[in-house]
Amino acid sequence: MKAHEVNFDGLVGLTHHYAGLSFGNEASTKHRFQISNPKLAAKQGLQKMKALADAGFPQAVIPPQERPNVEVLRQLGFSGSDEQVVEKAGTQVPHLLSAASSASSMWVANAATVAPSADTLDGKVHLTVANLNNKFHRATEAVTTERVLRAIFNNAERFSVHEALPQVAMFGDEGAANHNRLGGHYGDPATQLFVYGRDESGHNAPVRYPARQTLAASQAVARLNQVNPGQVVFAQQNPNVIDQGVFHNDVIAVSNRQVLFCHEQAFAQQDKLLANLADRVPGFTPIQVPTHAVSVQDAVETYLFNSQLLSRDDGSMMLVLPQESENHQGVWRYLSELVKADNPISELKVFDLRESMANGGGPACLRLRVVLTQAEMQAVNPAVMMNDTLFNTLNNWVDRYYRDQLTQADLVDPQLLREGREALDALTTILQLGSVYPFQR
Ligand SMILES: N=C(N)NCCC[C@H](NC(=O)CCC(=O)O)C(=O)O
Repeated sequence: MKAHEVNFDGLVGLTHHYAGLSFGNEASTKHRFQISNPKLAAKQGLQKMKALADAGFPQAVIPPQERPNVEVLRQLGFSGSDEQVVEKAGTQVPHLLSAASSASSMWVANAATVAPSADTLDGKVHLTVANLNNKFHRATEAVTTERVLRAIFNNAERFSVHEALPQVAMFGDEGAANHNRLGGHYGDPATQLFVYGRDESGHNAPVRYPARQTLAASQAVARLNQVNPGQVVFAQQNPNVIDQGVFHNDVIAVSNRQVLFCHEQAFAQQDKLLANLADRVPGFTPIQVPTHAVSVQDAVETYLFNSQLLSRDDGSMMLVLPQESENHQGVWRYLSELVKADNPISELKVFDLRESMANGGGPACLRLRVVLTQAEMQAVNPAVMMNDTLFNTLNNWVDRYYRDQLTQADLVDPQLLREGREALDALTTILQLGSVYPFQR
């Protein structure tokens, strides 16, 4: 069956700020307490969506979550009116208000793991929400993520949305950021490669930074998504690169159709994995970047692999990169040679995503890939599909509600809470989502 890849991008929320919440994500640590610009962040994301939609790549949008998350602050013992809860948390334990205010749901590559209908036993598209339990500020996303995905994929005949795995370390799950799909045309059955950082034995785990994804979680997601067991491969990420700041597999590898573009140090037992994939994937084309051309450190700093690899109808591919990759001489030299060499990647497209990048989120983090047949595409809530009208509406919405400067100290302002709710209320009307946010229920 013919199918297309639709990229669903996360829209940056009104409380986007830099709080150093993600130990193991070096950009997050480095930019802690710097001044952010939520308005610019949202516009940078919208620019990417619009440019890719204009270039003919189907594009949709996923809304931000309600922040600050008053419910979770109440769960932690702060009481009173919503404004008082925020004020008490902000003055007594500012880092908890930061965590409850993080706009981290923008990185929707971590929202869920998706299995296209061509790969599933019941012929439906499956989405399992990620529990993100390695980081407190991210673990609180799952409940609303599920509501939002149900409002977007709101047709039970075509789509099956699963709640997140149990919220314990044993089932740490970070969604599509640790998942690749390799095969021929999008509508053909393909091999799903689940990448984990640690297994139950703890053997060969990273020592400096946490491994967020477990093998047990990946196995559970494959089961929930009803992926044909013959099409599943589990592989361990190289623990040494996790210790160098590669906190998700999509910081060191990206796949599209038959191509796997990755660093030569991306996986544990990489040769064995590539041989296995070569047996399974017709025309398998690994492109491994050697350390002498690009070090792991340069890959982490420039997010060269956190790129989107997008297919054109003629089979050629475009690599969508962050500005940081172009600014780095060695990385750009490598990429300039890559597009001239004999492989499907024929064009580089660069975006300024600096506001998201400073928290460790590149082009690939900002999008969730969903392969859909024509009939499935028609079953998606049409109001989230990007086009000129939606782009203009969302830009005006951002202009109206977003601030152009935010620090941790600003989070305690009760006006921010009110602005956020007013804005999200308007957004649910624009995107026809119904009541997905706690303040609407
Ligand atoms: N690679 C992918 N797919 N996603 C990137 C997620 C970045 C996110 N950063 C943060 O959550 C930083 C928030 C802060 O420090 O304020 C994270 O570490 O989970």
